[in-house]
Amino acid sequence: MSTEVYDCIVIGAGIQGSSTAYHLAENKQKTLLLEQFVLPHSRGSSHGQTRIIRKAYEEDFYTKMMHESYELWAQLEKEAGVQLFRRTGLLVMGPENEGGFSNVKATLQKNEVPTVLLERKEFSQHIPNVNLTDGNGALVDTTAGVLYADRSLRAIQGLYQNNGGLIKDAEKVIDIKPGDVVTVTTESGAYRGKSLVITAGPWANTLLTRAGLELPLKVVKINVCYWKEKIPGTYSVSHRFPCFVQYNPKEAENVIYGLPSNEYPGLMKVCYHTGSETEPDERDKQKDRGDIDILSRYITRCFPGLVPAPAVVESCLYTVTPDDNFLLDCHPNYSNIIIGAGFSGHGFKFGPVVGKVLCQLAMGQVPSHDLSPFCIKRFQSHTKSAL
Ligand SMILES: Cc1cc2nc3c(=O)[nH]c(=O)nc-3n(C[C@H](O)[C@H](O)[C@H](O)COP(=O)(O)OP(=O)(O)OC[C@H]3O[C@@H](n4cnc5c(N)ncnc54)[C@H](O)[C@@H]3O)c2cc1C
Ligand SMILES: O=C(O)[C@@H]1CCCCN1
Repeated sequence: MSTEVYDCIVIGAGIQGSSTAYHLAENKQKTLLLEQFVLPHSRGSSHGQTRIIRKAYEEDFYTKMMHESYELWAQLEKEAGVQLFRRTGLLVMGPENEGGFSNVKATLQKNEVPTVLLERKEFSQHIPNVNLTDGNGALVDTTAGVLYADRSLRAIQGLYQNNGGLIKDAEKVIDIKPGDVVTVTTESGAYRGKSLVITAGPWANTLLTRAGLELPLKVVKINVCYWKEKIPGTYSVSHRFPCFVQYNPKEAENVIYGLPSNEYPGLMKVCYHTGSETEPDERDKQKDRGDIDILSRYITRCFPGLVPAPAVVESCLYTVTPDDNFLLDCHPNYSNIIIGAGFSGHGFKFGPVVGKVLCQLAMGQVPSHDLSPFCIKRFQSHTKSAL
């Protein structure tokens, strides 16, 4: 084992670990970022071309965090000199006076987010080729858009390295020994750090059991479906078609969402926000396509300009908590072990701000956002701690 002691070791080079490492290096912390696979890879949650960024949330605390996240994304774009964000707006649809739609509307108004409310009679003039369901309301969060995911990850890792940060990929962590100085063992070496951040995505529990903790996290596989436009360009980013979220679709219990055709011209991404449980190392053994049936029926009814059978299906994993809120906290027994997990299929847009607060926790500082919605103890009855 090297005698070197890092200020911080970060496990997992997805968006959350890479952003945390970036903030640590910016704060002059000697940092080591360990990744089990050769980078870049497509096995976790952060790969792929695009993600939605939005302020439209049901909960106030997310909308508030997004104010800062937008600023940090803009700063990253400037520093890296590449486009990471494209503004498109986000169309939100759902039953007018209930549930998700009315909660989002209230949060946007309360937080003075620039929003356009669409009346039914003017809907098709603003959003052609979409059938608004009877009884549904519609609004547009005009701040929203698309993040270029793979490109963002590469940019953040590059900036981290430019700030003196070290990445070691193809180094799977197999053991963690807590202490004032934490020892992390990989398949090819051992490293020591004054603090440790665990941002292991779908593998969080596999690793946390090494630090005596098991959290109520469920890993699900999402079929990332792209649907062909009958007339190319109908729903394209260049025709100013927005991203969308549909609450309470008739076909399903959970949200359906989509992004305008962009990364694969002529293909629009539309996905279901629920998948079937899987082992992260056996993702493609999970072949459930129930979500695709739901999407086909929804598309037939509401997006008549798409062919209702997916042209391309990619895969991605969610790591879901019981309440769909993130876990951002210190280990209950070791204050120098920090955990960022359970991003529940909506964490990418928060990457820079999650990285900032995890960095603050690792440096023993008071985090600049209220992290009480994200604490471990809300799951006390489900949490197994062996230490
Ligand atoms: C289909 C899909 C659509 C989504 N859409 C959106 C969206 O529109 N907007 C949005 O904001 N978010 C979205 N998300 C969610 C977002 O992408 C995730 O919340 C985010 O990528 C989680 O990042 P992470 O760093 O926690 O996990 P990961 O990206 O999985 O990173 C964890 C890393 O840890 C590594 N690791 C694990 N164990 C070890 C070990 N033992 N040793 C070393 N390394 C290890 C893994 O290999 C991996 O690289 C979506 C996710 C999916 C799957
Ligand atoms: O985070 C997002 O914005 C997307 C769309 C909504 C469901 C979760 N994933």
